[in-house]
Amino acid sequence: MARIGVVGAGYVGLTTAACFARLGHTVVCADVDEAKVAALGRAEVGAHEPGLAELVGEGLRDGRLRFVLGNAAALSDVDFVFLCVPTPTGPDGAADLTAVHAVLREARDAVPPGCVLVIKSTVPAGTTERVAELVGRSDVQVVSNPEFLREGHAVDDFLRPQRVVVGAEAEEAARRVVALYEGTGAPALVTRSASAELVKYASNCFLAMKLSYVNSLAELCEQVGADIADVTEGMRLDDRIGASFLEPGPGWGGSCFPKDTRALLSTAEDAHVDFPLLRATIGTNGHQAHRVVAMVRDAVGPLPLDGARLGLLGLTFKAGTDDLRDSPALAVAGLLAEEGARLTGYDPCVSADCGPVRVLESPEAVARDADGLVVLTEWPEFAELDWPNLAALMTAPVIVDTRNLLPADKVTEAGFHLVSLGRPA
Ligand SMILES: NC(=O)c1ccc[n+]([C@@H]2O[C@H](COP(=O)([O-])OP(=O)(O)OC[C@H]3O[C@@H](n4cnc5c(N)ncnc54)[C@H](O)[C@@H]3O)[C@@H](O)[C@H]2O)c1
Ligand SMILES: O=c1ccn([C@@H]2O[C@H](COP(=O)(O)OP(=O)(O)O[C@H]3O[C@H](CO)[C@@H](O)[C@H](O)[C@H]3O)[C@@H](O)[C@H]2O)c(=O)[nH]1
Repeated sequence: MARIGVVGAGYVGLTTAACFARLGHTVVCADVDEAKVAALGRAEVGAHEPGLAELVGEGLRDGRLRFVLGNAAALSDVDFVFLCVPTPTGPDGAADLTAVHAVLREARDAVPPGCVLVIKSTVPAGTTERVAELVGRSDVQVVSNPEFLREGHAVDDFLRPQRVVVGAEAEEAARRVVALYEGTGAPALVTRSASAELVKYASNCFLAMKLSYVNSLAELCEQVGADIADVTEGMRLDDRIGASFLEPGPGWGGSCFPKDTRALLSTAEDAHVDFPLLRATIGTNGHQAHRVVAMVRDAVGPLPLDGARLGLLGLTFKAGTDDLRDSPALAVAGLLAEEGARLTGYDPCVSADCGPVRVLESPEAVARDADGLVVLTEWPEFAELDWPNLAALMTAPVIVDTRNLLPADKVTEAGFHLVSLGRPA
């Protein structure tokens, strides 16, 4: 079993640390956020991730996992260091590698001979090879090992991944990293580091492209009398297309797709490769929030949006997470507020007000005296609401379902005017 340092205790770093401890390794997880490190030492996990708090508690009790403030302890007396720090969008759209570079500068003088530095943060093709030169130690290898976990499924995705991808110029170092995942049973792919880095962007951008395609199809369905649910069901039956990532919505969001699509486009531009498909993928997504606002405007009309009281159901970027980063729900809220709408919202994982949205404690509180409701996140509980009761609380029972989640028959029976995406009027 190996000694592993993990730098960054966010969604990826904390999952990596807790899961490697579960797989039997000894892990030191470092972060610069003092409050976070203190809470993790008490097994208090801020993020809403099924199973993660339990694994952290187990690792702490067994002595295989500890949390430290500052990176020094994660960089000494370890065989591997996993870099799991943020790579946000920089001012020009490219990934901002400031945190990665900062950790590598610390690591350069601190890690023991034979240590493997593993870049798990999402970084542009070519980064690993370039930073290996920056580290400049012949006794230390730098390897790319992108992470594919989904928020809300982080533990499961880490312990049972569909693939482990490791990219390195030195194959022996790559094989050592692959061996760390032995307990997962996942197939491993070893490539050059630039290829591994690109697998990550290629996968996220492909999924985003699929979603933009479906969102445009939904818009087309509304114009030609087709139903997007039937169209995607027909598509799903074709193995070559695949069954997932075909649900239309208010646009794709979260901490990864928006920044990774922009970063890949920036990489392509730097490499003088025209990538119109990716530009269109991003552009189509930018259009979705405006499209939702137009649907809301039509649904509540003749009442103007200026002054309308609207209740938003769902604020996170998808169900199953408390993450609000780049949430399409908040993009829609921002545009509605610009038009003068007064917004309340309910989300099972959000309790603090978000920008223009006053967050209330229940769907009923949001429906009370509302001129319309908008479903923005596909929390399953929204499909089970007491529709007659909600209708009675509102000034007019109008609902726009941007996730096509609601049982149309029950909702309309309760007297609602229901508008869904991609459904004939
Ligand atoms: N969130 C996901 O679902 C996901 C999935 C796959 C890959 N990724 C990639 O993984 C990376 C991390 O993403 P995340 O969502 O876990 O980020 P996050 O914001 O949840 O966590 C990052 C953590 O790193 C810490 N940190 C920042 N600078 C540091 C430094 N210099 N030293 C030590 N700690 C530092 C922060 O305090 C924070 O706790 C990104 O490149 C992201 O694209 C994320
Ligand atoms: O049929 C679908 C599926 C997803 N979405 C939306 O697409 C976005 C992204 O969803 P998802 O991929 O589940 O979220 P993430 O947790 O951000 O995971 C993605 O981004 C991670 C960070 O890079 C990767 O590791 C994962 O493999 C990749 O799925 C969200 O806004 C979803 O609501 C839809 O609108 N319709």
